[in-house]
Amino acid sequence: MDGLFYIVSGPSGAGKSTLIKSALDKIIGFSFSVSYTTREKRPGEIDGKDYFFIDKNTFFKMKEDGEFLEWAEVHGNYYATSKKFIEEKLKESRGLVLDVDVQGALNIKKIYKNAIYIFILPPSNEDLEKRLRKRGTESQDSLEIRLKDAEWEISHMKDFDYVIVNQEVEESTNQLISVLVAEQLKRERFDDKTPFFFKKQL
Ligand SMILES: Nc1nc2c(ncn2[C@@H]2O[C@H](COP(=O)(O)OP(=O)(O)O)[C@@H](O)[C@H]2O)c(=O)[nH]1
Ligand SMILES: Nc1ncnc2c1ncn2[C@@H]1O[C@H](COP(=O)(O)OP(=O)(O)O)[C@@H](O)[C@H]1O
Repeated sequence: MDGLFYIVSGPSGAGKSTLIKSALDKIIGFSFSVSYTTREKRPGEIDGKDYFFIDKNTFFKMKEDGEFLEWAEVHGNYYATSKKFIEEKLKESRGLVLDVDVQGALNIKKIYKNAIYIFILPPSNEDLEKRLRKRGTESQDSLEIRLKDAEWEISHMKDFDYVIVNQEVEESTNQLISVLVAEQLKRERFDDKTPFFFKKQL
């Protein structure tokens, strides 16, 4: 049986990468879906682990060749999810977690109706701005684009199955783990792994 597909979305700076990394470090059997992007690599990021960093020509060639499940221009850079990567990973893991912008999540929802959609919400606009500034990865322009995009993104929170308000990293990580694991248990309750006596009672 293929693994479950979890789509984690929300505004830039809400804490998606932080919470996904921290949750996946603590549980086994889940993998991270590595996207393709044309944006510059940030210090500390690893090609093939955080993203596959490619140039625009390669991106558009792959797009023309139909290699992407979805793609989007987000805050001025291009991002895409590879069909092949997703299909292979879903076969080999219990769960695959994708970090995607809100338009991407809504597009994926049209295709993967059984995926689990999780929205990461910052506690307030002020916190969002503070976190983006503190991360120190954005110019003033790119920070303003992200804050402006956040309004539209938050207006789509209702389209998600779960909303995690990222007040405090440890608590939000635990909430994310709870969602990942609870959905897994729900899915696996009639699996061959379920002990026989238990299945009989059900
Ligand atoms: N549509 C789409 N968005 C993606 C994909 N991968 C990452 N993103 C989103 O692109 C946005 C920008 O990501 P990033 O450059 O890492 O910047 P950050 O959001 O400021 O950390 C985020 O909202 C990501 O969720 C993808 O494969 N497809
Ligand atoms: N709960 C939190 N409290 C304070 N800072 C946070 C919290 N979660 C994340 N951060 C910080 O906010 C910044 C944005 O988080 P990040 O995970 O990069 O967001 P996203 O992936 O959604 O763009 C990072 O510098 C991160 O360390």
